[in-house]
Amino acid sequence: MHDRLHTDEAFGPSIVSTGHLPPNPRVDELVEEAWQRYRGVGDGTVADYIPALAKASADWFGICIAGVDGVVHAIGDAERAFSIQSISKPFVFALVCQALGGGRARQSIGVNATGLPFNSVMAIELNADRTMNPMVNAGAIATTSLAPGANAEERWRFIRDGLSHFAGRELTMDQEVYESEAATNQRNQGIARLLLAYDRMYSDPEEATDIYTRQCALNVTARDLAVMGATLADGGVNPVTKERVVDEDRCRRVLAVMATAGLYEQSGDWLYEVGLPGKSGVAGGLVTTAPGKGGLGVFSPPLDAAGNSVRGQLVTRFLSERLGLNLFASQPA
Ligand SMILES: NC(=O)CC[C@H](N)C(=O)O
Repeated sequence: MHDRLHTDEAFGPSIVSTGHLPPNPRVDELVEEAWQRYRGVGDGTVADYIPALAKASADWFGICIAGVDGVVHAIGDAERAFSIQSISKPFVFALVCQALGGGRARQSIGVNATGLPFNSVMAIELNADRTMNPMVNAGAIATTSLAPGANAEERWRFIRDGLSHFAGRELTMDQEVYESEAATNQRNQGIARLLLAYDRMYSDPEEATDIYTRQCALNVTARDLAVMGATLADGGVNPVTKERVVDEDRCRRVLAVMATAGLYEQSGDWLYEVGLPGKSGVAGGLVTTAPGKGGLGVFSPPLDAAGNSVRGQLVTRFLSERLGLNLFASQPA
């Protein structure tokens, strides 16, 4: 976790919101304040283990909040496309829970934290559940292997269409990012094979890894992430399109696993500072959900050592504080 998140910082009073997010002009002001406050932060490194991601500019920076009332507040590069990467994980888990039932999804994957990096092989070896959690690669590839469909094409369509419903628009894949990761993802292929050996892989491992790599290469914007996060906040109804994507009880399970492992081995620090379920991706996206209130999407490519966006974390902590969103704060009824 970025050092600055370990130090106390004065944010000013919070707008304690008990129902929906507070009136729009205040949220716009705070989004702008967050952007100004952190745009000069130069720490972190753009991911390059997937070669195509290294082309991103360290300066790209966008923030977007979507309320459960469907009102959207955005600033900076909020409409710039980037690959969703690991932020696909909670949404694919939601879709698989919806299709199979939360009980079966939990039994097949597990919901405990690994405390280890997202692509850890040790986590598989050390834990009897093997897959551990849908927020790390092992659990995510196993989740993808549970997607319904008669063949790979149908399973891929199930995932792409489902994620598109969360975003409220048709998402398309970044072919260059997909090919770049497909050529370099031997570690994920190894994880999938290892899970097969432990009976925790539910389709052909090569196929599951390929579909997982495709889902990670879907292009989104900070605005899409905010709407996707707001759909989880709104009990599964997309607040912009008004379409129900998944049932309410699936959302609360998804938010629980995000809280447990959404920022990998830094999830404890994150919950301590921000008090909300979040999920990061190596392209620099970060989604956060304030249940019953809304979703926040931040995009800024430089990452800390765990692979989480540095500015994304700083912005989210600031807005969680100022908007009074921390789930663990006692709020007036
Ligand atoms: N943390 C991430 O965003 C990782 C996603 C990436 N596609 C991988 O599997 O390595």
